[in-house]
Amino acid sequence: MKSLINNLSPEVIEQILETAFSWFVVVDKDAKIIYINEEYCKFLEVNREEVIGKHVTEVIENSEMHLVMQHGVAHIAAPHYIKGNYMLPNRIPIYVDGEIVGAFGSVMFRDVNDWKKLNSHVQKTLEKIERNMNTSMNQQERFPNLIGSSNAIRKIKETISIIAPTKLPVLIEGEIGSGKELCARSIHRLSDRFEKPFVTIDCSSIPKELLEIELFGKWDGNTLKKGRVSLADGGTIYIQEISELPLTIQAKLLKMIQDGTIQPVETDEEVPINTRVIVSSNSPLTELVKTKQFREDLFYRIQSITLQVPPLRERIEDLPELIQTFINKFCVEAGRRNIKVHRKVYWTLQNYDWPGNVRELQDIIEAIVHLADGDVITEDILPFHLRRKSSNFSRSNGTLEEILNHVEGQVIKEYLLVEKDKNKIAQQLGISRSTLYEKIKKHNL
Ligand SMILES: Nc1ncnc2c1ncn2[C@@H]1O[C@H](COP(=O)(O)OP(=O)(O)OP(=O)(O)O)[C@@H](O)[C@H]1O
Repeated sequence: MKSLINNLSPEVIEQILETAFSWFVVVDKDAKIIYINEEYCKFLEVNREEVIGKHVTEVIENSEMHLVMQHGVAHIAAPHYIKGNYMLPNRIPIYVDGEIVGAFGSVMFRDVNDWKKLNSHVQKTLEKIERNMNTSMNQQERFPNLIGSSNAIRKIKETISIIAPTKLPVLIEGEIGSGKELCARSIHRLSDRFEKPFVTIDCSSIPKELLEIELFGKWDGNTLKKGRVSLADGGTIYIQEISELPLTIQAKLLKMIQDGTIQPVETDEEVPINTRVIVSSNSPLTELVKTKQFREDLFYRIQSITLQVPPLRERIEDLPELIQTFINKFCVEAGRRNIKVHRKVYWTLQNYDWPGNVRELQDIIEAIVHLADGDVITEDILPFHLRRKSSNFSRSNGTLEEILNHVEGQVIKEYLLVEKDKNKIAQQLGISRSTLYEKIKKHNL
């Protein structure tokens, strides 16, 4: 077979030898230098023409190239003390027809700092890989702040784990206080951008005429006043209430996502940017697209990954875990002993419809942790509107049998929320375990 080296012209070969390794030297069978690259000569402070033909040990302090040929054994990453420092060369014997005809040496790490840099780079890369790929990490470890084990929250956590390492834009929809920002922060934390800034902007709280400058910056005389997108360069920008973004600015955002450039106000110059975009909306964007209040092209660009964060009332099974987490947190903050929650309080909280979602729950728990004077939180310290709303078990219409059936389902559901042990529940309700199972099945619980 024709040797592949014939595919390379002498110019190409020379360029490779000059640049492929940091430093490079070739010796013949007598350990005389036949090739050395310019960079190596610069380090050695020698003239290339003058060293060709010299014994390698005369030119390179502490060189062991001649030993490689004597023993026919390669030296891989063997520390070499030279000019007051350690470099890390490879020395490889060259065989032709089974005979050693010379050797070449290449230096990948020129001094200890080079190794250290690479070492810390390798460590960081490994950390990142572990962060993103470590499947042994369970959901609780990956999402220490995003509480909930309902199917909906599990699915969201799964999706976040998959999409976090990408640069794809993400749309997060959900009611106020449902946890959209928390999801956005989790995406950032689990991405390889985690060490870079996570910057937020709430389009509903900034006057429309200032939004463009806030987002993309502005040339002011000779200086560029950076916008939040630039402050998040390398990281993530979280744009809340995207529906409030005027159509003209939506066009600029689309350009940024598509082309990776932004155009600050008062200039035609386009600035490259590497910021991941996550947007949120409290109401479905599809409706706004239909009424032309939201650009269709931007919508299609951001909706390919959409996280739907369900309202708390639709994942009420997460309530006990959330309540316990908030109680622990606020008891620590208030410097008081952990307190328990009376069963009736659970019932009341479970029957409330939570228009303010997890934020409302969190605020209520914070208040009651401060208000409770005993070791148990009882119903009387709950806000009045909550007690009133939740006290209505019955339906306004239906037969007595239907109403009783409904109440039966509610009662069992509430017991199941706070007690895992079915024997205990059956005991407390004064029914057999099998009857309890029948009723659980009947009410689809
Ligand atoms: N699943 C959750 N686990 C723990 N805390 C949560 C959860 N969801 C929301 N919270 C807490 O509730 C509060 C509101 O959450 P967040 O700001 O993420 O909601 P949001 O949907 O972005 O709200 P808004 O639409 O009002 O901006 C925060 O303090 C957050 O920490």
